[in-house]
Amino acid sequence: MKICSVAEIREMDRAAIEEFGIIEEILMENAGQGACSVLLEQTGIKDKKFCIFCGIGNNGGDGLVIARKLHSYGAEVKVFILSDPVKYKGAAKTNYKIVSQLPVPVEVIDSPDMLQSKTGIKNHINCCDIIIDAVFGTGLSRNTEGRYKDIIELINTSQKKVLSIDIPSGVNGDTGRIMGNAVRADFTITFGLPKTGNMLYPGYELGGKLYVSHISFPRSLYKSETIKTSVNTPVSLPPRNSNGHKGSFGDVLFIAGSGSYYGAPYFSACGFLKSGGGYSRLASPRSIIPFIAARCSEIVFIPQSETVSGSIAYENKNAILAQTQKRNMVVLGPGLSLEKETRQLAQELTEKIDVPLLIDGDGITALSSNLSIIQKRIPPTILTPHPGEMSSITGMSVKEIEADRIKIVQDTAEKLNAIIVLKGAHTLIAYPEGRVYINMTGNSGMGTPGSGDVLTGAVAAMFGIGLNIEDSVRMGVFIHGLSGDLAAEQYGKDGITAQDILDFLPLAVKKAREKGHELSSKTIRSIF
Ligand SMILES: NC(=O)C1=CN([C@@H]2O[C@H](COP(=O)(O)OP(=O)(O)OC[C@H]3O[C@@H](n4cnc5c(N)ncnc54)[C@H](O)[C@@H]3O)[C@@H](O)[C@H]2O)[C@H](O)CC1
Ligand SMILES: [K+]
Repeated sequence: MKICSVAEIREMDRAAIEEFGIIEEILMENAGQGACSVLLEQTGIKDKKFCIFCGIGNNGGDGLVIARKLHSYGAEVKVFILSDPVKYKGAAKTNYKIVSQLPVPVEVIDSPDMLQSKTGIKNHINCCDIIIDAVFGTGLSRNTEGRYKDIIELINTSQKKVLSIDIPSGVNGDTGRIMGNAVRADFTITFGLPKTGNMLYPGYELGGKLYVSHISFPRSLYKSETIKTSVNTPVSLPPRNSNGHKGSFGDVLFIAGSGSYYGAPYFSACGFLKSGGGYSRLASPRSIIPFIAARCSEIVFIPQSETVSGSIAYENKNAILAQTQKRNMVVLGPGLSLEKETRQLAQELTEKIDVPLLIDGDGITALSSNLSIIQKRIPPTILTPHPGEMSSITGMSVKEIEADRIKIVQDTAEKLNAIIVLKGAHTLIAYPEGRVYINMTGNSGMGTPGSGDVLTGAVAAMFGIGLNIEDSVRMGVFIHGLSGDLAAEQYGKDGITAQDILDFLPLAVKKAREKGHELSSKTIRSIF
């Protein structure tokens, strides 16, 4: 499913109204209808008591439609409007007029300081079964303050079931960040398409279970090619060649490891084998190889001479390059160390390697000081930074990156002409031509040493078993997250190690083959 920005939903709205004549009242009616369908399914409506908090924009207008429909169905409804209703415009104004004529109590809270009415509101909240949060939607333009902040606080401390309309109030529709404070909902129904703010943390978590209603937008609008962001749904894997041998499932060279990092090369090269890859070759410092071999002797080892600190020496360059020419793909960087000589080697190898190249970890740090090497590469390049490494690539702080992940990863992929995997909760995969996928598999237990190294192997394996390079990257990210989810299902999220992620990879690939479609529809429920 596509995911849109606030600007994109506004454009869809405009097109629906102006080009198809689906007037604002119809869209708002459909939005209210969708919300009531969720309530019917999740909480029941008849004889239930609802408190509906409405802002002064169209999100509040949706709340007023819901008030009318719930009343009609037999619920007891109390509406709070958080500003002077004369400010309502268009369809929201129409719906305010209708609700004013119904036997539905409406209370206006328009003094900047709502302390006087706090007890009254609290009483209503205490007596209700369900709260509808229709305070702010995509029009949130500044931090919540005063009575808005107080109401959100009251909602969050109510211990009642909460349905947020479009997005939890206080969450930025583009970034998912909290502006001031934000509602924590049990369910959210979003309209047209999910917004990026519904899908990125913390907005995703605050929204609870996510429903989407296309509110009768024509398919051409919500499937438009101009919308570049999507959920990372699994692509189907090519059937495994039953007549195949190890060379049929990819032949990949990993250039990884140093005197301080024995795990990274192991998790990368072994992650490739456990995700279905064929030939895993590992160029590592000579002295650490016996230790890696003790954990995974299925890898083919290519021992390298070492620097004094135990990293791969520069003098290996030509021999490594000769190796890369015979491989389908190269992974460079896991645990390479930041030794100057090895960094120089990483830069010069990146210039010369003429097969698809995935650069991770210390490889990224080495290249960050000379990004033009990446820009000039002709064969595909994939970078898999965590936010700290993304900071080295972009020169921006981690805080700045976290505040606008989609835009920054999109711009960086375009600028570097590389596929970028920005790791984190809901990893992003961005392509040079502007597409971005939001990955929904994975969990907090996966923030553990070696997890990212396993990911490099999973991506390489997807390429090895026959996906094209673009699909390999997003499928590798999907499988890696799924494997972590399977590990969490078995052991809980606390204490998952990279070894656990590695161990569940074969099962993750099996599930993706057998149940790919089912897995992809898990995160967002479509509703009328
Ligand atoms: N296609 C659709 O998705 C449809 C969406 N609908 C709903 O409309 C809202 C967006 O409506 P909009 O009027 O643009 O914005 P809001 O209702 O979110 O609020 C704007 C309102 O609030 C003021 N404001 C903004 N920030 C603050 C703040 N921190 N404190 C106080 N006041 C603030 C701002 O000045 C405006 O007055 C969308 O989310 C959907 O729910 C349609 O109903 C159907 C089509
Ligand atoms: K809302």
